[in-house]
Amino acid sequence: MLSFEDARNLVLAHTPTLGTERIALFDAGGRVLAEDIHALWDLPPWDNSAMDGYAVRAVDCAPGRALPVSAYLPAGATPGATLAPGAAIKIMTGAPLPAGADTIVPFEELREGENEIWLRSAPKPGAHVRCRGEDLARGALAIAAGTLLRPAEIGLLATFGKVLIPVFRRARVAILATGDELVEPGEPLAHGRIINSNAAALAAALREIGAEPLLLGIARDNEESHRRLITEGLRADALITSAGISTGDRDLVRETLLELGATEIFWKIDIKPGRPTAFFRAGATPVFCLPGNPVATLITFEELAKPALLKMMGLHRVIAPFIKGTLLEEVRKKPGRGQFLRVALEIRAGRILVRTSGDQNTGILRTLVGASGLVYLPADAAHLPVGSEVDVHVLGQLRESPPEAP
Ligand SMILES: Nc1nc2c(c(=O)[nH]1)N[C@H]1C(S)=C(S)[C@@H](COP(=O)(O)OP(=O)(O)OC[C@H]3O[C@@H](n4cnc5c(N)ncnc54)[C@H](O)[C@@H]3O)O[C@H]1N2
Ligand code: MOO
Repeated sequence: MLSFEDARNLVLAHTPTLGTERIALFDAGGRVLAEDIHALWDLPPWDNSAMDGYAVRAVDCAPGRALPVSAYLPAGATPGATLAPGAAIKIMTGAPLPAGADTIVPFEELREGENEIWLRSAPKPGAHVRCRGEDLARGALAIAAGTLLRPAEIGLLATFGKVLIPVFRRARVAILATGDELVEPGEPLAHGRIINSNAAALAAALREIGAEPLLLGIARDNEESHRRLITEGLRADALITSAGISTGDRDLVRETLLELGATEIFWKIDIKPGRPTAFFRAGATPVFCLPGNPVATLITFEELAKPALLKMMGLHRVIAPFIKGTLLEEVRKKPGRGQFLRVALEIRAGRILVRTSGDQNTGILRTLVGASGLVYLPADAAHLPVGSEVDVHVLGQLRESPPEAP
C-alpha cells in the first residue's frame, strides 16, 4: 500500500498553483508574494548616522581636543551639508552623513560645551555610520516570489513605497460532508443522527491557512445527491469531501467522482488514522476525499491536504519539517503500518518532551483536542521505550503560560 510520504508527494505533484492578483499593502500580511521584488533604490539611500551624537572626521579626533560645532542635522534633514576640516556637526540617528564626515561620536562618548565638544577618546574611523546600500543595493532581490508575507516582509515592501502587492489568489475550497446520519449544527438531533462537525472543523482549518471555505452542505447517501453536490464542488479551486470512502455499501464518493470523469490518483494509504483516504484530479481541480472519523479527517487534512493547498496558494515551502522530541512514556504499535500519534508537547530546557494526549483510537476526538503535536511513527516502528527520539509535527504554535503573579 502507498506510504504516507509517497501519498503526500503524489498530492503535491498533482496540485497546480493558482493565479495572482494585486492587493493593498495593508491587506497583504499572510498572503504569498507572486513576483520577485527588487530593491527600487539603495537601502539606506544615503550614508547616515546610527547614533545621536556628532559627525566628525576621524583624523581630527584626539582625546581632549575641542572641535567647534558648525551645524545641526536632525533626522529628516536634506542631504547636502558639508563638514569643514577640524569641526563637528551635531547629528541625530538617521540623518544623512554630511560630506567630509566619516565617523559618528555618540553623546555618551563626549562632553558638550556652548559651541564646541571634547571627545573622551579617539573614535574608530567609520564608527556608527550606516553606509548607503549596506542593507540592499538598488536592483538586488529583496523578497522572492513564493514567500509568505510576514510583518518583516510587509515592512520591507512599505520601505520601497509599494502600495499594490502582487500575491497569489486565496484558494476557494469546497467542503462536502456526506452521510444520511448527519444533521447540521443547530438542527434537531433525532435518534441515530450525529452532527456534521467535520465541515465546521475543515472550514476552520482552511481559514487558518488563508484559504476560503465554501460550505456545500451534506450529500445524502444516494447517487443523485452526490452527483449534484460533487459537480458543484468541482467548480471551486479544490474540493474536500468527508466520509463515504471506505468499503461500506453506501460509500458513494469515489464512484461518483469516477462517473464524473475524475482521475483517481490513489485510494488507501498505509497510515493510521487515515487509511481510506483517496485523492482525485478532476481537470485541474484536486479532490481530497478524507475519511469521516473526525480525528482521521483533521489529521489527513493537516498532513496531506494542507501542504497541497499551501502550494496552490503559491507558497514555496509547504512541508512542515519534523523536529525531534523525546518520549516521556513508552509507546507500542503493531509494525507494518505508519501511524500518527496525538501528543501533548512540553518544552523543558529547550528540549521537546512528548507524551501521548491519551486514547489513540480514531473514534476519540478529545485526544486531538488536547494535542499540541503529532508524532509520526514509521511503518517498521513497534516498541518505543521511554527516552526514544521521535519525529514531531507541532500543531499551531507552542506557547507557555506566564509566571504566576507575585
Ligand atoms: N470494512 C471496513 N470498514 C472500515 C474500514 C475498512 O478498511 N474496512 N476503514 C475504517 C476506517 S480506518 C475509517 S477512518 C472509516 C472511514 O470511513 P468513511 O470515510 O467511509 O466514513 P463513514 O464510514 O461514513 O464514517 C466514519 C465515522 O465518521 C463519522 N462521520 C462521518 N461524517 C461525519 C461528519 N461530517 N461529522 C462528524 N462525524 C462524521 C460517522 O458517523 C462514522 O462514525 O471506516 C472504517 N471502516
Ligand atoms: O484510519 Mo481510520 O482513518 O483509522 O479511522
